[in-house]
Amino acid sequence: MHADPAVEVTGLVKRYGSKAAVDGLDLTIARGSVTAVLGPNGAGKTTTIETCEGYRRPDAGTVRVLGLDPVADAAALKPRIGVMLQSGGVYAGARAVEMLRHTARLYADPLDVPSLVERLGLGSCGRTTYRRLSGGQQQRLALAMAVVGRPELVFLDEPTAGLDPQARRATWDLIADLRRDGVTVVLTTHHMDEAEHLADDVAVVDRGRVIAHGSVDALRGTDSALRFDGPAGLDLDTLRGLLPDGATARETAPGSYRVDTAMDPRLLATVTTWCADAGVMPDRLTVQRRSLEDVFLDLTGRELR
Ligand SMILES: Nc1ncnc2c1ncn2[C@@H]1O[C@H](COP(=O)(O)OP(=O)(O)OP(=O)(O)O)[C@@H](O)[C@H]1O
Repeated sequence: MHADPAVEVTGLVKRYGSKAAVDGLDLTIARGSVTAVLGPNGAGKTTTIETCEGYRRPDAGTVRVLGLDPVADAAALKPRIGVMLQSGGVYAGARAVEMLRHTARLYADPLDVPSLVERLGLGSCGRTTYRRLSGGQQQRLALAMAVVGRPELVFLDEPTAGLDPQARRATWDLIADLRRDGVTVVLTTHHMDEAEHLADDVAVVDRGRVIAHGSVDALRGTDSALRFDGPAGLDLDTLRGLLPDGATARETAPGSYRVDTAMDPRLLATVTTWCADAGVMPDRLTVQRRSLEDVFLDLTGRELR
């Protein structure tokens, strides 16, 4: 494993007019890892990724990708990275597989095009022009173009947005293979399950900054969230008195309750006994380990979407 990071972003600022889309963002990504950049619409994910790709110039801060400046060293960097943009970047009149073959020829040691086409289910669109492909096919082609040159590092902006479950699964498998081959993968997503399934590390971006970064496990912690529904306005103070230090009990919406703690069978019984004493039948009671969704809610007070 390489000691130098694959990506090092320090104090990145990018403004559009008076609005800072990225506002002092710091992010270090280890080589060989899969990192999911997660955040709500407009958080600054795409702007950050496009700056790393050299498509946008920072207004302040520094960006280093494989030790290089993405703008000044673009010629040296481009052959070493793969880029999948959220939209376009492809000549609409070109035939799909021809375009992929052409891209492969630009690299010294490309992947085998027919097997990549097969894996991503693009076999049926060989002679179809890009503009006539479905949205999902265009996306899979863009993914194929990003990886065909065997890059050291790939940036994938929402690689599975709008894909059907089968294509989504094929994309996940391809990303898992890249990771196995030691490729660094940086992807943006709105899907918690995608981040939880694929990523070694998650960087949570909100309002132009990274507000949490770590392994999925570390971010989720060991607490569980116990949820139940009941009558609105229950007095939770007596319940709080029965719970261990550090536990929280909240009414998250009228009639929806949530208890966060390192849950065990005895504590579960404590909660249900408290309900019984209050004459409350808890509805839809569940106990689940905290999800990334919960982590985001706790950090920002807002739902991710
Ligand atoms: N070219 C542009 N001109 C003006 N404003 C822009 C431009 N590109 C992005 N923005 C604004 O910058 C902010 C961050 O956008 P960005 O696309 O980076 O967010 P994002 O986290 O990728 O969002 P999404 O999940 O919706 O793709 C948004 O408020 C967006 O409207």
